Amino acid sequence: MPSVSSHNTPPAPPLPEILDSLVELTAQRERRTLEISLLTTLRELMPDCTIALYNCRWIDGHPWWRIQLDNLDELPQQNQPWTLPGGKMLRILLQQEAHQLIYPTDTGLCVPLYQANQVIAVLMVTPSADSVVNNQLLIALARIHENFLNLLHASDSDTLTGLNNRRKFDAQLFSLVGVTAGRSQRIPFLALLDIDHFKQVNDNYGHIIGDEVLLMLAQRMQQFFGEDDGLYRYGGEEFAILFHSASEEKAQAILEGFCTRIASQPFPQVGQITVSIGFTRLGNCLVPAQVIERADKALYYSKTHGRNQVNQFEALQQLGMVSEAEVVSGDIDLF
Ligand SMILES: Nc1nc2c(ncn2[C@@H]2O[C@H](COP(=O)(O)OP(=O)(O)OP(=O)(O)O)[C@@H](O)[C@H]2O)c(=O)[nH]1
Repeated sequence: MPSVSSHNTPPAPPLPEILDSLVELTAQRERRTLEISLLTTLRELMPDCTIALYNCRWIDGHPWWRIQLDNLDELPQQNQPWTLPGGKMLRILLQQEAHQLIYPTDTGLCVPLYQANQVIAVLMVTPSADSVVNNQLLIALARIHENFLNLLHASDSDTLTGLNNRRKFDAQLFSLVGVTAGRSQRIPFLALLDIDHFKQVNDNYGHIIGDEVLLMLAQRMQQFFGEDDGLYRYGGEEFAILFHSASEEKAQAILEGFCTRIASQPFPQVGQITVSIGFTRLGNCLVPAQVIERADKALYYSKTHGRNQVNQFEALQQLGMVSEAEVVSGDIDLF
């Protein structure tokens, strides 16, 4: 088993090599590419080691984990099942073990990465038979990765609700619109959701209770939608959902289910809250502004036809209830 002390530390790679790796690592702006860059760097600097990255998510105080990236000789793994770790790993994640930067395991070493004092990822390093790990280098790169993850999280999150913010939404929509053609059986959709008569909540109960409602709605969205669905605070009392579904009917049913759930579970102090939703499918030839405009028209229709309901742009269009804005020379003519 490798040592966690600094004895037998192998010589560090040349400084220019490390600096090049850091430049590469810190150029990333997406969590996934940041992770791939970290593992690529570690593999280059520690060629005798097998390195895996596990991500952690916390549900009701329990840490679930799943392998995120394996030895980079293989394709990065995505959407592996979440499992509950056991034994020593569970104690490390729950921070019941003495708080250390690096831990010996049965096969090698593990380095937990933290966000807001919770473990969010774990690097597992397994050296080959008689190789020695440069612990100092491993810890330093893990900490740089952790710092960047935290920066990324802060720049992508809405401070009130904790959902993704508008900046993240714009980036995600742009990348989704770009890759829809024939990649999956599941259809991508954008839904825009707006709280009904929210001004009355502020007027009747005050802005602080209004904020509380926004926070609780965001939590109910997180509980209802899947972990792979993108949830965003789009603006004031408006939210966006980027999700996939097998059909338009199923997408409608999912969103109606959420509408019903919100209307049927009163909010503390303010009672019943309802939401209106408009959604659209992400077509191959659409640009982000067109997609948003379609969802927004469907939302406006829901608002002006009784609220507390879900409408899809394409269905309304077929019925002649809404029409597309004209596209002039590649720009959207909104009026
Ligand atoms: N508490 C709180 N209120 C906000 C926030 N952002 C926007 N609002 C309020 O949201 C309200 C939106 O009001 P309107 O656009 O008139 O819409 P509405 O009352 O929800 O009515 P409909 O959308 O037509 O159903 C305004 O009173 C804003 O002040 C926020 O961050 N916190």
